[in-house]
Amino acid sequence: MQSITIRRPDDWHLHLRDGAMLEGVIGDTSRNFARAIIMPNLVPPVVTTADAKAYRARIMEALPNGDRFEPLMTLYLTEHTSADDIEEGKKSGLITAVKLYPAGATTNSHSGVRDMEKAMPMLERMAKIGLPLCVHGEVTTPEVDIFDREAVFIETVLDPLRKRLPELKVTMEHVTTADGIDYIKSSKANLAGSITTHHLIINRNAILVGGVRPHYYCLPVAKRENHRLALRAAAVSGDKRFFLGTDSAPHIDPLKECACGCAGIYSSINTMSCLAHVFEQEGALDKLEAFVSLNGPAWYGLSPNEERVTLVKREVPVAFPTKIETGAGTVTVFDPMFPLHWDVERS
Ligand SMILES: NC(=O)N[C@@H](CC(=O)O)C(=O)O
Ligand SMILES: [Zn+2]
Ligand SMILES: [Zn+2]
Repeated sequence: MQSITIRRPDDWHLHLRDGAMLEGVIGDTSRNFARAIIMPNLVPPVVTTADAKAYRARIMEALPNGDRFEPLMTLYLTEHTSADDIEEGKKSGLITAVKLYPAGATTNSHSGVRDMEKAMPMLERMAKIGLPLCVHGEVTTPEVDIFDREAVFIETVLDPLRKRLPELKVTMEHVTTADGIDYIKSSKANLAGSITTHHLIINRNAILVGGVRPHYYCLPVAKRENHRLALRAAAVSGDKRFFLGTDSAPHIDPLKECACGCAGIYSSINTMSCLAHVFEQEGALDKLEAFVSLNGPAWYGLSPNEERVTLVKREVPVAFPTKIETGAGTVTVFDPMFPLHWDVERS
């Protein structure tokens, strides 16, 4: 039987939500990952260090008994965020990164930044104290086509920002285009990118061919096949600037299956099986550990996990549920559209 043992992975971009949803999904992450960067786009968002502290406590409370998991907290950047509070958060060890949502770009982003100029004092402080900025890299300009919003963001927002503040460490989250990959590769320092599991597997056909499939809709939206191939090449390359951020983003089915469905794909439960499949397809199983367990901690200045996990390839496909039941409602699980033979061995 084929198997591979790697350091325990981390997830560098995760939505856990709150309350009953948090309780319903956290076990899928804590079973598979040692740490995760927790997105702050709650309603209301996690804006202050005090908010993050309270949210962290709720996460720890919801953790299944016996699971060891470390939530790495982020702050949601607003135009009114206090630079002193950001610095306090970093000094206390609570805050791992600050998250920039251009206002209106994605789920719960209306309190985000409209005018980058207003965020400059906070960004300057972050550059000074070495705190990374995580970005949802899409413009929200109505004239810009949704498939071009990442490329236009790089050109009109990210590159000017990095030229103005080269010392700021920036994580381009959920990169979905060849443009994003090329931009990261062209940088000499202080830029890295996370890639989701689903963007390595689907292109935009999954959403639109043969009928609208809301469970493949997320933001940034999946692009053309050439972009998916560029993401795959980057993920399996071993290049230290690329690492996993699942962007697992649960929404209950009624909020996905309706006239104006929410963006987000839930993949925490089967991500590792999907990724082993992708890396095997690419003949790069030996690079899986770099992508899921080494490059992320190196970028965030943390040690890789000491614990190991073994993935085994089973004869019979592993049965994952198509939906999970949470106290908040039913959530559909990401369907990679191929059988999953790789399984995480449970000790
Ligand atoms: N990725 C998504 O499609 N949705 C995320 C927000 C985000 O990461 O942009 C969510 O919070 O639901
Ligand atoms: Zn996002
Ligand atoms: Zn996200």
